[in-house]
Amino acid sequence: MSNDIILLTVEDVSLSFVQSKESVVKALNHVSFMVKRGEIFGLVGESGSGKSTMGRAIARLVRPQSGSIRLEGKELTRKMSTKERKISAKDVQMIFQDPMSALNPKWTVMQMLLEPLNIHQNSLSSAEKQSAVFAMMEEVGLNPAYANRYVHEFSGGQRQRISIARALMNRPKLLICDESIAALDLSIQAQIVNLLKKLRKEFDLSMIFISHDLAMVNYISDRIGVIYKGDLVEMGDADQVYHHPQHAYTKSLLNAIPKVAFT
Ligand SMILES: Nc1ncnc2c1ncn2[C@@H]1O[C@H](COP(=O)(O)OP(=O)(O)OP(=O)(O)O)[C@@H](O)[C@H]1O
Repeated sequence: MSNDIILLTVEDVSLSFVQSKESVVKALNHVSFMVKRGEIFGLVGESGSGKSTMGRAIARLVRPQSGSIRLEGKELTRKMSTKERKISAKDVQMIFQDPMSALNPKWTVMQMLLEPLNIHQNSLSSAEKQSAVFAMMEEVGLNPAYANRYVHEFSGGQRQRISIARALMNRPKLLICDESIAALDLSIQAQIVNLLKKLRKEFDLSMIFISHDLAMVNYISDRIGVIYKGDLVEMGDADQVYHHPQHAYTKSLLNAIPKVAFT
């Protein structure tokens, strides 16, 4: 980690989904944590614990009923003008389990990676944008010669590399990875996680790595937060949480996950 500057502050965030008059799901319950610049913060919990909702709230895809989410001191939960929204969308990017959800099957890789530049980098010439795309393809381990291929021509791991490249085109400050490797084979998972670690260093990027897999979260993260039924029940340095869990829920997560590849 490059320094101790705080990038993201999540303070006392609560968020409920009203499903019907009788049914309200409390997805987040007074959650607080912070992420430093250049840090990878792992958010772990079983399905339905509220991890994705936390990530989506930071990416401004859902709005908490109460609490504060600040990026470099700027409140993200407040109403924003179109211009402010555009800037905030550039700073926080999110990648998902299924890269196809964010990738247009009718576009080539070049078109997909040019789009973020066309939105945010109007001062660049076409040639500069194209060379930025080639450079980013190399960064994420894709052969630039494949720039004119379509997404369906790539494997699952390569598609996730494309979505990482797209997310990084405008140099965000924070990348939220929501179960981004869960659907991949174990060996490919390792490649993508190692790529994320490399990119974090090269781009001085902060990340929130969301996963149900505590072993994987420990492998990639500097610190870990454990979330259970919307409550952040434990938080600490990755090794501390992984090797000396304090909360019964963390211990049960640890027991439930086969610890083969990433210990
Ligand atoms: N848009 C929504 N409308 C209603 N309820 C929702 C919505 N999104 C999430 N929930 C509910 O909020 C709770 C937390 O869901 P969330 O997706 O954040 O959990 P998760 O830990 O990310 O689980 P998973 O890994 O299965 O996505 C769950 O009970 C879920 O059913």
